[in-house]
Amino acid sequence: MARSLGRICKGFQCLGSLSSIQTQLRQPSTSVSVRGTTFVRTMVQALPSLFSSKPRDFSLPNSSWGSEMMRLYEHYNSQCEVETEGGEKQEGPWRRLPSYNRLLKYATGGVYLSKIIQSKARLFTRNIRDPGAAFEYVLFVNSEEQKCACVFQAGHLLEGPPGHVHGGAIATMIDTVTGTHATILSGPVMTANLNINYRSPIPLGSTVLLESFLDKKEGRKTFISCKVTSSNGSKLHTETTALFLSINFSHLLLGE
Ligand SMILES: CCCCCCCC/C=C\CCCCCCCC(=O)SCCNC(=O)CCNC(=O)[C@H](O)C(C)(C)COP(=O)(O)OP(=O)(O)OC[C@H]1O[C@@H](n2cnc3c(N)ncnc32)[C@H](O)[C@@H]1OP(=O)(O)O
Repeated sequence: MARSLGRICKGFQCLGSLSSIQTQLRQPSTSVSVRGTTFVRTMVQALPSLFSSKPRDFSLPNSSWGSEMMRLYEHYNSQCEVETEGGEKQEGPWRRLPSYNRLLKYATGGVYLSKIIQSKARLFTRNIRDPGAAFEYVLFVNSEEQKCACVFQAGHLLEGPPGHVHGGAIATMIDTVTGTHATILSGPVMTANLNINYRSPIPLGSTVLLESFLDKKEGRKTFISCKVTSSNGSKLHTETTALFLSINFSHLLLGE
């Protein structure tokens, strides 16, 4: 127990360094777009060094991914690295995020925090072994435009109305995408409000696109909106507004 607590404290120091990076980037001399870009790049580059082990990255293609899932994955992935006219490779506008599992559960500290609260804890969206059975998704972030895109293929275990995706499963994905986006923009947050309008049902097994946008930041509040469309963008499935509040880690440990 004492050792676990020590590890948690160490982990928090690591995560604390993420907030100091963020604070540094909040200096008035840095412009908004440059600040956002640099923070995400620094965060994504810094995260692997925080991992105590190399867990599977669930956001890479697997054999269950259908053609639409692959097509959209390739669409965004090809914009993560672009070629200049001189034939040189350079960073593109989009960045693929490794799976949420790697970001939170296996981040030093995060994994111990999870274990001390509930030893059998598993990340909700990444805990089904059968590939393709439930949530298959990959997230991309565009720091310049302060938006995120998520390609989501809904497996057969997510049924709600016959042949269609459960509204709670859709809400889970919206919370995941907007929550990840808010975390990138503001550091540790919790969802305070999620307001979803369901416009048309999502067929089970289909691939949809979730796009989230920063509406505004006010003190501890980060307001994000999100829409879910069919993979070719022709059909609107849901529209959402969400509010995230920045928290201290003690809020999770002590419920305060
Ligand atoms: C976390 C570790 C991160 C580690 C980093 C590693 C990288 C991670 C990468 C990737 C992340 C992936 C992300 C996944 C996504 C999942 C996220 C979830 O599903 S979270 C679970 C569901 N949410 C809850 O269970 C919250 C329960 N609620 C609470 O705990 C509190 O109510 C909380 C924290 C939300 C607010 O409590 P207060 O005490 O801090 O704040 P008060 O004083 O109540 O409110 C502050 C202001 O906000 C407004 N406010 C509060 N709640 C509101 C609401 N529901 N609607 C509108 N305004 C609200 C208030 O009116 C007040 O506004 P005025 O300052 O007066 O202007």
